[in-house]
Amino acid sequence: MKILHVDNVSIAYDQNEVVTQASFELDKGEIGCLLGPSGCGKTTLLRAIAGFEPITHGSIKLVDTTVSNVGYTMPPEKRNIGMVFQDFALFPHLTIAENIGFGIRHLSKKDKSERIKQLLELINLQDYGSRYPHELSGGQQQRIALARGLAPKPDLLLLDEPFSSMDAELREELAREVRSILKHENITAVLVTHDQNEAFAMADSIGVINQGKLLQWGSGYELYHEPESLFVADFIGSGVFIDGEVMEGNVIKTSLASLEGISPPECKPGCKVKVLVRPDDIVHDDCSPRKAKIVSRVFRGANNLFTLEMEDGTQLLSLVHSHHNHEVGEELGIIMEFEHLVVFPDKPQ
Ligand SMILES: Nc1ncnc2c1ncn2[C@@H]1O[C@H](COP(=O)(O)OP(=O)(O)OP(=O)(O)O)[C@@H](O)[C@H]1O
Repeated sequence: MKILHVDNVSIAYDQNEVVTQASFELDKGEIGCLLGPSGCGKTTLLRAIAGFEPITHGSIKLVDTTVSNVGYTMPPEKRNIGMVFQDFALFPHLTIAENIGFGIRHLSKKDKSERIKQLLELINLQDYGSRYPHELSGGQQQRIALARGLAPKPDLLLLDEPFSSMDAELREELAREVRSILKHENITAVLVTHDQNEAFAMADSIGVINQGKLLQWGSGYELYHEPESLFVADFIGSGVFIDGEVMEGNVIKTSLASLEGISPPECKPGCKVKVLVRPDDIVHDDCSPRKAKIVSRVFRGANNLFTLEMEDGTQLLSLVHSHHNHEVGEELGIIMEFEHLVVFPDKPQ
């Protein structure tokens, strides 16, 4: 069952269009994410879904009701939507239990306290109901904000950069935890973030936005392995582009090798193309006759990310298990393992 339909939505501030014809849908219980660089329009789209911004094109439907179209914006309080913000926005003078119960004041005392107890257990803070927000850590406060958003059982939960004030490690841990809480409650949610690790840790589907355009909507795997544009290929994960030329028979000639793969339909033999090379396409193998010089190394715990230089000056990245302790300046044996090629025409998109 579809819960959210965002259909060709455009949004403008004073004639200045900041979101252009964005479309995506979410099923019941699906977690979607709007991911993109600062200023790309993701918060504006989230605010339009919440009902804080009117739209200038298209429509937004929540369950079976059109909540926004051109000339009509159902007010936020009429939409059954919960929100969690980056600054938590907990009420400092209310206890944790009172904060969680704020949106369900209409329930009977018994139902309300049962729901609060259930949510405190769900976020694993069962003993904190009588405390005040300032007595809790940032991560605990954010879990309370989540419980408050979930309390009225909204059709849709919107999360705007909910972990941005936390350090990277806690952010990913909390993202995983919040995902399992949302899945437990079977809540449909939209997360806004500029952090792809957070998006990968939490979302089922991710939409990459740049300059107001939703360029691609798909799973983390699809965005990483099957990017449809240079921007998405560059923005998601790391990698380099190498120059290539399309040959007959699905072959692309590059300075590294002649590679087999499908080129975009508009790229006929003779066309210049860019081929994406991910760090996991370049595999370390001491026995390989192909060598590359290590020009830099970033230690990443389980792996090292090496920047390698080939004889002709082409630079590549390679992710190598960190027990292979090679130093900058050494020659590293490599083999190329492309599962499938990602190729773009060599022209600005
Ligand atoms: N109230 C407003 N009035 C006019 N322009 C605005 C307003 N809010 C945002 N903008 C502009 O709209 C564009 C999109 O902003 P938005 O906040 O949606 O981006 P964002 O992707 O969420 O960025 P960030 O990650 O930095 O929050 C930006 O160019 C911004 O300057």
